[in-house]
Amino acid sequence: MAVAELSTSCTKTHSSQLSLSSSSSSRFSHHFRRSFRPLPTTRNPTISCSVASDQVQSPIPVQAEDLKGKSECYGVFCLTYDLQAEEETKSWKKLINIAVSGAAGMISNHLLFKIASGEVFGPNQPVALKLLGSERSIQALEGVAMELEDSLFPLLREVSIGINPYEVFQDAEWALLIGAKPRGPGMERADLLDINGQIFAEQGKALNASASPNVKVIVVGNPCNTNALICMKNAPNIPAKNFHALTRLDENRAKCQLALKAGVFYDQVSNMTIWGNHSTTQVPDFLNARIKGLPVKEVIKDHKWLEEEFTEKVQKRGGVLIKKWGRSSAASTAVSIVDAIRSLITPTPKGDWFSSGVYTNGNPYGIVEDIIFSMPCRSKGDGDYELVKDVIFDDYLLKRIKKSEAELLAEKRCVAHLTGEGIGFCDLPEDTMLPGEM
Ligand SMILES: NC(=O)C1=CN([C@@H]2O[C@H](COP(=O)(O)OP(=O)(O)OC[C@H]3O[C@@H](n4cnc5c(N)ncnc54)[C@H](OP(=O)(O)O)[C@@H]3O)[C@@H](O)[C@H]2O)C=CC1
Ligand SMILES: O=C([O-])CC(=O)C(=O)O
Repeated sequence: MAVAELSTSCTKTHSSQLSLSSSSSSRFSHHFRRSFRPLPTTRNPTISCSVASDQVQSPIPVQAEDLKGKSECYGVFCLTYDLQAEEETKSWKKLINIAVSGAAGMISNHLLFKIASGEVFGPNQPVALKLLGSERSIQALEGVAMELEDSLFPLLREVSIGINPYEVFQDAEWALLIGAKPRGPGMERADLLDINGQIFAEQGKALNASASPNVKVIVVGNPCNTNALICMKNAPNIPAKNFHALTRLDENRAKCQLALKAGVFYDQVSNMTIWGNHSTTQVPDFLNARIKGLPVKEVIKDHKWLEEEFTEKVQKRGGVLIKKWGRSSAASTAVSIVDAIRSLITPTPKGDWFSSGVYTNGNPYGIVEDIIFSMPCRSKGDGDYELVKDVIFDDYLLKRIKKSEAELLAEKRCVAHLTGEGIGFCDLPEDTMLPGEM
């Protein structure tokens, strides 16, 4: 394969400056376009750069004003190899922009390489990765970008890094919001909601101002349902339907446990809904789920196990894993983000559905409006989804759903100051926990 050999390094000189040096040599004939483009660190940064190359002189100071709002490659940062198109590239679709926050974190470290490889959006879909970090993580983010370069993914056309969401989210068609502060020892959940809520309020505003108007947003950073609500409320120009909170990992965990109990491979489990919050009140729905096309309750006769052990196992799986690993699920979370995206861009298999935390307005289940609640969805593969109508409820399921609903309403009251709905007041139920907390 023909490649562009490129090495780049940035050093932050002070909080609002970034100095970049790159070396580039083209030993091979290049046939794809590749750029590594650091984004400004503030709204008005100054960037000085030097590029060691036969063609480009250094250093070249670049004024931030010149960079503002530009989405194309800029000057030496582009390091663009505009080469003869291969036959293969003729069948490629238009480049899509994918923004990822918390891009130097553990989940992203798995996810980015899946996206860049073509596993997520397909083998004909070139991608531009726009990576959001912070002053804390900018060095690590450069490391991520370097590893992406060294992976020589043909479909990866651009990588840009930055700490300003208004810049990084420019023209994003997908925003995968992963970065969030983890809950530390002794930290109240209300504090976590406030700290992370502020991050997501800011990012909502930035998406509203900069992203593609039909951007699809998947919020992963916890508490993801309420973070997604905050983000959505701060982005009034983006359709509310486009905001998702990731509950696909919970769905996958539930499928695995049902398969294990039934003694079948997990691909035999379908129609798995997670209702509610990505927390320990989430409801893995064994009433509507199917194993080999049959209702779960017909296959697994131990209904006490379903109501008690199974449900709790799924709710607390994240916590058990943290105890084993010493950190939260990263690889399986990345896989579930891939699943969540693919479920939106490929038609849902006939009769099946998938779970996602989406806006409740207009839902057919009687769930209170104006929250982000995990529900069963189907997609035609166009990035959009419809809620599934043909589901049944019993008293057990309704009671559990109500509990998760009450929890999300309490979380919503807690962040009213971040959604533009008054003063935040926290009266969270005592047992409100993330899956990772036990
Ligand atoms: N919905 C789901 O199913 C799951 C959700 N999660 C959640 O995903 C999130 C990311 O997990 P993971 O990648 O493993 O975490 P990491 O700790 O590896 O990375 C998190 C990133 O969040 C960013 N961050 C933003 N604000 C802060 C802050 N105030 N303090 C510290 N870091 C901050 C950091 O990046 P930077 O400095 O660049 O901003 C950091 O790189 C967490 O909130 C986790 O709870 C995890 C598993 C499953
Ligand atoms: O609580 C966490 O950070 C981990 C988490 O969400 C999960 O494993 O489902």
